[in-house]
Amino acid sequence: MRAITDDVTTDDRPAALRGVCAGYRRHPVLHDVTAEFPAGRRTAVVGPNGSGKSTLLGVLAGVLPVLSGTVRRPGSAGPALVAQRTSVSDALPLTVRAAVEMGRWASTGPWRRLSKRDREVVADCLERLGVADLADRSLGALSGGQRQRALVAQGLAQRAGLLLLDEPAAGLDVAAQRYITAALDQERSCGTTVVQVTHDFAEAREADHCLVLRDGRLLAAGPPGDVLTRDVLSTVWGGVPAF
Ligand SMILES: Nc1ncnc2c1ncn2[C@@H]1O[C@H](COP(=O)(O)OP(=O)(O)OP(=O)(O)O)[C@@H](O)[C@H]1O
Repeated sequence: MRAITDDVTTDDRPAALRGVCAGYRRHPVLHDVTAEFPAGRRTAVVGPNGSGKSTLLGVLAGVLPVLSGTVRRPGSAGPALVAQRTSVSDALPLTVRAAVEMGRWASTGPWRRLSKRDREVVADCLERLGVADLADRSLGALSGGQRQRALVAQGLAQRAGLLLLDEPAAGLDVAAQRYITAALDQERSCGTTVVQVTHDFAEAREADHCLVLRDGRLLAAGPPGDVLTRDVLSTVWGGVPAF
């Protein structure tokens, strides 16, 4: 897949999509999506399976080209994208430390020798996600939850102004979820714009801003308390139990 260059603007305004249509070969997924991602805040993207959440994240990350519309990203550095752990092969011959060090490539360039500062950033990210003691283990040999924490550590190591995460806490135990929530809160308090896809309404309610997707269209956007109403939940998910 090619990175988008021609239809992207980067400046200091919040990340945004304007009239974006995007998808895969002969399979349009996002239809005329216009949305903003408030700077220095956490945005939750929710919606049923197949509604286009990961596609939206891919467009924002620049790994998926738009068919029409524009993407605006803040700053000149690229965003950090933390994919779902299932998208990483078990056979990848990488230690946890090497995987997190790759996060520094965004600023050093690939295969460059890491500076002392880079190594400090890597050590800090391993520590914050509670995977420092796993640093010399192979990424493919970790449990799903351990691997997910390592991938989030890799995302943090990029020190990007825009951090995108696809279901970072899905299927994790409470301790692993807390590591991730604490790390994301810390990022937000440092001014990072965080965008996370989630199926967890409680997690979405903790965000500052929420987007609801249905069938590739933006159905609602705003503060989670205003957006995740009973009406929206029953329209989108066909009536979910009270929570
Ligand atoms: N690589 C791909 N090639 C072709 N179609 C794809 C590809 N990835 C996703 N799709 C299709 O795009 C649509 C939206 O998928 P997407 O993964 O964005 O949804 P999602 O909301 O993230 O779903 P989920 O909650 O199940 O993760 C689906 O119909 C899916 O089958």
